Amino acid sequence: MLKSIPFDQTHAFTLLTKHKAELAETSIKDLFKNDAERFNKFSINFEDILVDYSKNLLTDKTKAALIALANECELDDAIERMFTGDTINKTENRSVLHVALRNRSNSPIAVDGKDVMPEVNAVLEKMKGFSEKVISGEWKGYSDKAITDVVNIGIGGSDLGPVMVTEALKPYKNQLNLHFVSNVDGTHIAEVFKKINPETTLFLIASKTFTTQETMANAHSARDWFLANGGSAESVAKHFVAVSTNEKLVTAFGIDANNMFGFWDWVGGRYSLWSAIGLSIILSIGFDNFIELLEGAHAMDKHFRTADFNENIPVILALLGIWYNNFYGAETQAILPYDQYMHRFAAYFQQGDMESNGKYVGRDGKAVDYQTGPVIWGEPGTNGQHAFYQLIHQGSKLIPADFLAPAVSHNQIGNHHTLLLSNFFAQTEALMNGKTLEEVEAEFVKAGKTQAEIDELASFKVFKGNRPTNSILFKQLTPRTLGSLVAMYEHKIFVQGVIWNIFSFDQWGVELGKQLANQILPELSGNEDVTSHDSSTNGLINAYKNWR
Ligand SMILES: O=P(O)(O)OC[C@H]1O[C@@](O)(CO)[C@@H](O)[C@@H]1O
Repeated sequence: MLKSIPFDQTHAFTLLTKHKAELAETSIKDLFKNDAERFNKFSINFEDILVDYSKNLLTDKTKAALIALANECELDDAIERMFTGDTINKTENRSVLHVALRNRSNSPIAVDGKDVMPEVNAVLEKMKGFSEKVISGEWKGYSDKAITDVVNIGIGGSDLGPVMVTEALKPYKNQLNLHFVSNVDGTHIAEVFKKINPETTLFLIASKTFTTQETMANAHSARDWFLANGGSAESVAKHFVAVSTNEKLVTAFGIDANNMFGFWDWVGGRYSLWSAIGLSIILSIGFDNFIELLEGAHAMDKHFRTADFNENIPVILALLGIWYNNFYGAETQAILPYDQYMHRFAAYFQQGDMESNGKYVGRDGKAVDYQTGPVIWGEPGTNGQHAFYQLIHQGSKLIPADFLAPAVSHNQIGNHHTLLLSNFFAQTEALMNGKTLEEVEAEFVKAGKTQAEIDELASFKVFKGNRPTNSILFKQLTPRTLGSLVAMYEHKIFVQGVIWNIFSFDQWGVELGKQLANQILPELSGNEDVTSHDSSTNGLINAYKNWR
């Protein structure tokens, strides 16, 4: 039975609470002053990735107590249960096996006593054959022309992963133009229609359930557009394929089962980019690069499953997140990639993290009385520096932040990359060291300012510092490195869910809004006033009906 001790009643929690008080008068800056080996002690090398967690409010004692917390929550047992196909997604009675999708060792992984690897490999082979035909031009549209544009229609995990990866790996893309439609707002698909030719366009309808309102609305509109612009019912098979677990609804939509790429209930939507949901990724960067992505994730899986917690990257990142979230009151976590290709990386983990751990009910079915999942946010550097770094540096909130950067850019233009990296290195140093009043005053004096000016302005230019960050430096953003980075965060999320004693792999919280939307939808037709809701909802609906 999975551990269900509320984590704030563990012995380690008590230790950490006491230890935080001991640390109150210590700054990160002091910790560096007192230990010349701090960087080496609190950083981990993994292949071409360096994870430096030394700029944290952390001592050996903190780390030991955090690891003790993980052990008291039986993390090792939980990890093994995931990797061996236990139904850890209890409320949906499912295994959680995105690790099987990238299990490049091909060692057996059983669900209900059956090794899933043959099916996983069969889908990979099917995607390989299909993608090679499309990319080579062998696959023809109804007017016997090669495909030039691919439109992925999906939302949430059926969109965010493909978007993030195809953007991050743009240097590896081929000649195909990729488009992503997710929002039910007609604008989203209308703007894509303006760019594509029905003769040479392939639509991927990506939906685990094949019931999601937005995706089905967009899929039907795409088919209507196709039929209204030269396509025929007979040629739908040449221009529409499906990625789903639901063959019955796929064929009911009119897509040939041979043109369906399947996956399984033990693949969570927000963990599905490694599955057939990654077909748009394969069409964009080719099958071999997709395999490299899987290989990178698999390497991180092996690290996560076998490395001692003291040197285990996802475990360390997870525990640091808990340290700030539950002991320092930090409510958010910033992900700040200093790489423009990673501009959708934080957005991807908004679903990955917040849909996994944004829960207040524990595994025992009772509300927990501590903080769980953080708000995830972030933008690429250096843009964030001109948008929200004021708050990170001088705001009243603690913002734990992960800074990521490649040592080598795919685009060697002038000195841009050294400019970028100078900012990457400077920001974490500035957040840690800050700037004291004495330092500010010295600058004022050097600039010839009067004492009156110093008295008036100096305090506004003080930086308290002592703001924690992780720095994740990697050699270059390759498919393998990206795979490892994504898996690293997936496992961080898993570890935090175990310690918070919540179920990280269902998403009941997305249902109520959908339910009410379906109730309101019929009320939006006709002109009569709506009175069935509260005065605000009635007022808004009636104003809409009056204006439209
Ligand atoms: O892939 P599908 O079944 O269309 O679901 C899309 C998304 O909708 C959800 O909000 C669940 O309803 C996400 O968990 C999921 O990734």
